Amino acid sequence: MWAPDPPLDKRSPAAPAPGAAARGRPDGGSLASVRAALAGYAGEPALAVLRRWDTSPRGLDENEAQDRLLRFGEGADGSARDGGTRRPVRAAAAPFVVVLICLGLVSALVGDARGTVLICCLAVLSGALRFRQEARSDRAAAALRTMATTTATVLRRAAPGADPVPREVPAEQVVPGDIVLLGPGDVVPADLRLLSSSGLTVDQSALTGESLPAGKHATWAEGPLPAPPAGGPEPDVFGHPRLCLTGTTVVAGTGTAVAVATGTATYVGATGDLPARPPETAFDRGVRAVSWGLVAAMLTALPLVLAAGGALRGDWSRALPTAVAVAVAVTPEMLPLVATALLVRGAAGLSRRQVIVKRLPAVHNLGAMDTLCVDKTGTLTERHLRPACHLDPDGGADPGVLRWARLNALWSVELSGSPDGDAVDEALLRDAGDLAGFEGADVIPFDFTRRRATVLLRPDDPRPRSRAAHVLVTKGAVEDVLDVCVRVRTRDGEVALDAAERARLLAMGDRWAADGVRLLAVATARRAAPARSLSPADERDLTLVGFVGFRDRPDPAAAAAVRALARRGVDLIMITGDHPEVARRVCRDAGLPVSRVVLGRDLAGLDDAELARLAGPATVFARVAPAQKARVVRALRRAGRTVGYLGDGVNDAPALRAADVGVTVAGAAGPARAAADVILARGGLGALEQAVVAGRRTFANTVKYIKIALTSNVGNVASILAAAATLPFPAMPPLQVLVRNVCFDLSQLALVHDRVDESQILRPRTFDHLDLARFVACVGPVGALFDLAVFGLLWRVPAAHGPGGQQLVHTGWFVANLTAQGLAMLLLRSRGRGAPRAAWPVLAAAAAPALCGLLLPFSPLAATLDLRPLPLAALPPLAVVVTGYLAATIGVRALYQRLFGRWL
Ligand SMILES: Nc1ncnc2c1ncn2[C@@H]1O[C@H](COP(=O)(O)OP(=O)(O)OP(=O)(O)O)[C@@H](O)[C@H]1O
Ligand SMILES: [Mg+2]
Repeated sequence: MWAPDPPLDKRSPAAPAPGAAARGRPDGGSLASVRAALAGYAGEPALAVLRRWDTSPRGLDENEAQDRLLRFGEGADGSARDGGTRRPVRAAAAPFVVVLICLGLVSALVGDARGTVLICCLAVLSGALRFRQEARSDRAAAALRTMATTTATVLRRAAPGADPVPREVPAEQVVPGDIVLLGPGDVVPADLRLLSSSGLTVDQSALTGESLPAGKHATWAEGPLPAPPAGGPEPDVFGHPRLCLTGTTVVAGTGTAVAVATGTATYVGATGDLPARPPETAFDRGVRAVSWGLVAAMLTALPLVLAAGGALRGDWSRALPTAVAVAVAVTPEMLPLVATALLVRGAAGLSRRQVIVKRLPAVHNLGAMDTLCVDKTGTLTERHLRPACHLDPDGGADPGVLRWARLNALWSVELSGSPDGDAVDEALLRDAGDLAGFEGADVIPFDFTRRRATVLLRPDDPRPRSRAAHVLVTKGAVEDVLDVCVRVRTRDGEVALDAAERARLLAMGDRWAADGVRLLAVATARRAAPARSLSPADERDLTLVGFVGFRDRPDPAAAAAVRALARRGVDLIMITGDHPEVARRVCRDAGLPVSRVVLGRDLAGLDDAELARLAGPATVFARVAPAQKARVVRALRRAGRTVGYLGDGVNDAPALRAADVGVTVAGAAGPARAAADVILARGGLGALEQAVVAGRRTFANTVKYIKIALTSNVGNVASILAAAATLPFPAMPPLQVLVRNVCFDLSQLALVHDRVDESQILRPRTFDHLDLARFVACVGPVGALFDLAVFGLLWRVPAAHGPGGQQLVHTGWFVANLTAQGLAMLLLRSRGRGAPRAAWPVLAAAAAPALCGLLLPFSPLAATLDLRPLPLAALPPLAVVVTGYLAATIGVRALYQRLFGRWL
């Protein structure tokens, strides 16, 4: 329906030239200009906006849309909460780049041109590698995301003269001038100016933090206005009823709107919040702490090396390359790359099991999660409500009540579009039969804060419409409907709803709830034909006519999944908007212990610390509003827990966003899908347990890699320092150290295929710095001692071989070090007896560094790397030393486990 526009409203701010910020500025405008432009669009008559964008209510034709896509660029998928794939890379990369830059400066200052060039090459090389990996992982993440992509419905015409047809397009392909059709669950794909609407309610919490959905109206006359848009320099674009902004989601109702800005030209684009950055994960923090720890170690070692070599011996030409070699040795250049590869592999494995990961770091968070908050319907129950009873206020069966409830459901759905198939309304309308006699005139859609849905019905009456009395019908949670009632229709006639009557009715609701029946109250009132749209203020002076009750069977798989998660160390906490007794009953059926039930209204008096203390594993939160669900999650996170949230409703979206990892199911409401990090395409809690295991496996392999890489690097630093102190010529050239690191770390990529010990995935784990430091401190020196043994062996070579002897010593170290550490990986990767055997890619990867070491001196790169083929006679003694090193590693591993009771 096309609503003619009223004249320009006096309250709206004077329209600046709206196109200035949004049009022709695909690179985004300043926030103030975007805001002003939006306010301008909102204030202008619809026809003027359409003309400005050279479009009409019939939409764009396909060619024009393509042209505009090229001109303005792709918009943004409002559901993407990404930025995550690059973060693990950045977290680790930044400190190392800083170090390389510092080293380059030092080299330049002391006039070492070769060193400066070399370091610049290292920086460029590591940058290029990182760039490549970022691009790859972003592509992988995007491919995973397409499985959960959001779409938008636009009116398009095949040719300029053709009729418009609604077409579903990927959200990012909406262009300025497109006519967008909005319905419940849709994620708003662009900044839109409404043209017409019916009962449209939009959840803006993702952007404003405001938990209450906002009503949106195309025309000023429609419905009561929320606060008028503030004039002056900062118009309130979110509060404006005619504007729907990118990234918000439609909770209820329908609308038609014209897109006025897309992509970076949108409001969120201009704030730089697109996509919104999720909170940093514990793992990111861990990797960054390790990285800076290494930097600190390096910065301590560097002056010492320079002081020792340069100041004491006065030999700066040797001290500087040694210092650079130390810096290179300690830097795990490939850490960002391997860590991301592990995440990509974990996410890909999950997608084969129908678990879609929208944000890569969520894989680790799944594994680290120690507390899982769940809603009730569709998580612990089947989400298939069955009518259980229909009662008058005295408790007797009354089909009349059922009919009112059904009329309410029918017209709620018809007029507002039920939020993603509301389970209550679905249940009421199943086998509803003939509901003739009334026609819906208006609706106040259900929301989770009022917990009521109201419709205004007009009788199908031959009398002139204006005179026929209308009926207001409200259904909802018992206490919330009683709040707006003044009378009760009993068998003996209508009585006033006093305190005693209220207590009696609430007790009735409690009794049914204890039996697992969710009771909804139904109330009606006669009203004159309305002169204006309904508002929540009209929900008053009603008469309670009875109750309808529903049962939802417990999900048969839930109890087993609850037990499995408990075995894996995940505490479950139910947070529901439903009745406390229904919640208690469902918990009992699912085998969840309940020691206390906390009500939403009691949360206001608690601070976060008290709330977190209350939220133990046997606590149930009932009658909580959407914002309160999120508050419980945040309080738990602040108390140091890693919190997951599993829910499927519009009302779960704020909590899904607040959690470390938000999980939803395929059939969930649009806003829930948009807010979640992980979507379970099949199965509920059971599938989540599988995902938790997969997350822990990825985490375990990542920690394994970090331990192995650091152990090897720290060992190498020690040996380079020892070599510098003892050898009569320069220790290893920095370039060789770099190539060694790259060869070794690339082989470690095979760890993505490694099997994991059950003991490592039994409990949730987070990054443990102390454990890492202890491991590196105990195992690293073994490598250093081995290197010293190699130097001991090669001690006399330079004298025997003249000037080429130095190269032989370096090559000997290069080959032996790569061989030994490659093979040692097989020992370090497991705790030994009883642990799962290495998969074949891991076995191959263990041999790969040795092969590199042996072959590189024969390759064309040998000259650049300063490597020389080793004489055959050198190999047996080196093999003996390598064997000795492996034996020592086995010994240290056994001792370490005896001392500390664990290995990885
Ligand atoms: N369509 C509806 N019309 C009227 N009232 C409703 C409707 N849907 C739900 N309610 C009321 O609102 C209350 C809260 O809704 P609901 O139980 O779905 O919340 P929730 O937090 O999503 O719960 P769950 O944990 O079961 O998913 C319900 O107990 C019911 O009383
Ligand atoms: Mg729900």
